[in-house]
Amino acid sequence: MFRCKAFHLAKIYWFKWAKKNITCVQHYKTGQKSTGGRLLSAYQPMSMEKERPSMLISGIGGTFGVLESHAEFLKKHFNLITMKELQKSKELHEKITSVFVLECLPVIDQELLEILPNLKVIGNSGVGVNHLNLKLISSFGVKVTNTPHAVSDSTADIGMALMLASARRLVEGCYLATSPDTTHFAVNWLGVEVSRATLGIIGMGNIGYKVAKRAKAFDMKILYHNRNRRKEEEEQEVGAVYCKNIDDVLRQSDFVMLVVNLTSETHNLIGKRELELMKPTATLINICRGAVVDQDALVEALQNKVIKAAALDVTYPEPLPRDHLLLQMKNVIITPHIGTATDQALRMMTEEAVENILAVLNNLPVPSEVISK
Ligand SMILES: O=C(O)[C@H](O)CO
Repeated sequence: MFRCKAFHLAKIYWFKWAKKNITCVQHYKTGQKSTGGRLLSAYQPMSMEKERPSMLISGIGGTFGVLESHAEFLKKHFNLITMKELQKSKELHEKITSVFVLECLPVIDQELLEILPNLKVIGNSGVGVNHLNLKLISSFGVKVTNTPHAVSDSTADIGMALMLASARRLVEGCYLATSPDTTHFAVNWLGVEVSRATLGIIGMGNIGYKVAKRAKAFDMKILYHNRNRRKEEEEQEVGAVYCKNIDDVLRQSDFVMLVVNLTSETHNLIGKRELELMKPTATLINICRGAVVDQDALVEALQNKVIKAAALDVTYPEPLPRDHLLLQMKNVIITPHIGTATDQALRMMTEEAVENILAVLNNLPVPSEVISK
């Protein structure tokens, strides 16, 4: 009770301070200008008189591992240091106060934490943090932040795209249309409609809820399971029915979409038993993490027609070995973890990560801190 009140007072004080000290900010999504918005610093280049804080940056490809345009944005606020530069110069170790981690790269280990004595925050650009050892990181007094808002639209879109593509056999159709053999062209070609079908969403966080909003527009019946039930008005807004027991979602759905965080509780959440509960006409769609599904059990279920199809943006490992059975099945669609692979999402993820990191470095309330349990 006391902690709640204290937090509330701190929030009021912070907003008062922000209103007085920040003249103009731009909302990271709408571009709208306002005074004292939620995301304060993302658009505020640090004053050039001050030395920019040094940030270790780690991603894939390019000089900084992120797109040039995003690196340019980061450079407005930070002095960027690459892993290679860090390895070459011991002097840099003391300077680094933050690390920017691109999506799910497993780059933070004990050795790295030990050589960065002034590290305060690891800003993950992406929502999933299963690649970070939260307990180890917090034992070094370092905070972890993520970007749950920036990723939700693009990932929900991929969920819908996979569901529609699987239902209407888009990938098979594409091969057929481009094949030199035209004799099979659209003969015996039947898909299923998603309209009025039942979609079961497992994991109703930001992304799951955005999926539900989209599915509502397709007149789908929506069931969901989540650790915490959503508010009644939120359920009503998308017409989603809560199932306390995950088995009820599995039994009744035509499409089951997985949108949970990968934790020790959700590892292999969908195994042989769960697949056997699903309808033989059902499709499993996974847009969260590969390890949420027991992949051997999935292969078996698809081979034995226990379920009809699978559409996966994530697998375990990524990419799958080229001879993996999942890659050879006609009733499986696989995309290479592209839930957040849009220019807009990456830009917003970078901005949201910067916002979090600057908040930690300036001792301000952190918009999206990940607390290790
Ligand atoms: O976690 C996320 O945000 C995406 O899956 C990218 O890794």
